[in-house]
Amino acid sequence: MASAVSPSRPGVRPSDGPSVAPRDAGPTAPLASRPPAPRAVVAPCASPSGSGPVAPPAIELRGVVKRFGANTVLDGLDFSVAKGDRVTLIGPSGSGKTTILRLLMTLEESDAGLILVDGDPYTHEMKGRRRVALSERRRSLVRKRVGMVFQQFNLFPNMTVLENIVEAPVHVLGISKEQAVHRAKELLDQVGLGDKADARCTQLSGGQQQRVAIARALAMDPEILLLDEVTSALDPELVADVLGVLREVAETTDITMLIVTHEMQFARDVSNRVLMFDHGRIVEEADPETMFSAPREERTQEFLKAVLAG
Ligand SMILES: Nc1ncnc2c1ncn2[C@@H]1O[C@H](COP(=O)(O)OP(=O)(O)OP(=O)(O)O)[C@@H](O)[C@H]1O
Repeated sequence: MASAVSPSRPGVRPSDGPSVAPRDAGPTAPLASRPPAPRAVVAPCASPSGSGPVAPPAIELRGVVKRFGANTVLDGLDFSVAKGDRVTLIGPSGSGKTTILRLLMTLEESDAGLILVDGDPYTHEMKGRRRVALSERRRSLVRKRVGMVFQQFNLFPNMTVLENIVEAPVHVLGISKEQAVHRAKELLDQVGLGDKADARCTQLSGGQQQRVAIARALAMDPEILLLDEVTSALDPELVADVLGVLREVAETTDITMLIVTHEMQFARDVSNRVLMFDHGRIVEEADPETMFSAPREERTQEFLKAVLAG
């Protein structure tokens, strides 16, 4: 499996064998040690002969700068996520994790640097030494490859569950209504809501609404799925169902996932890489076993201790 991060930031590779109980329980002892999440894909690397072109990462940030007024949140951030990888961003509040997802959702615009998806420019490209914004048409073509699930579901309250799911495939991807409905019903079964197709979203619990939002994102057949604190708005008893659905998606598809979560057990179960952020910088990166059982950096140790104590 290729590293989730650029070659200039080599990290510890995930263990392929069964996970073992950590010798040093460290700050993360409450997290159960489970085998690494099964991987459905072969990392795209060099051709079998070793001489062919190397496939580009699913996501690449090159020197990305993001400021809010005088507050520079990201100051030349570089990292990449290989195809099929599941990468979780952890770190204290305000460290810039959501800003990264919002840039990838095109809800925010970077001030400098480039974002590439599958090697293609995402919002800007370089023309000589000038950074030029892509046309709306070119943006929307690349943008379709990226799906997202938000903390606040963002469903259309006046539509039924089924209508919420088929809307974008029909109007954005242009697939037939019949096909979209068929796929939506499959996805509703998958997220355990096969009997809710005709319900209004407002009649559902928060956990059910979030599962509809997951089905809606999957209906767009994304190559990349961004998950932004998807359980933060849920009552504790509803969290497990939503995480269970996402675990299944991780186990049964090869979708690249970039996850921001405060659910450390979920991060441990689903990710194959974890990046610890502080002040918009990656302070540590590792496979989940290492990150949660034996983090190297003092900043990570402090953060995990505080999170797990809370
Ligand atoms: N729209 C905005 N306007 C002004 N400042 C913003 C805006 N969005 C984010 N920020 C600032 O950017 C910084 C990073 O915020 P961000 O939400 O990315 O952090 P985070 O690591 O995701 O935090 P949390 O875990 O609390 O969600 C913070 O200082 C925040 O106040």
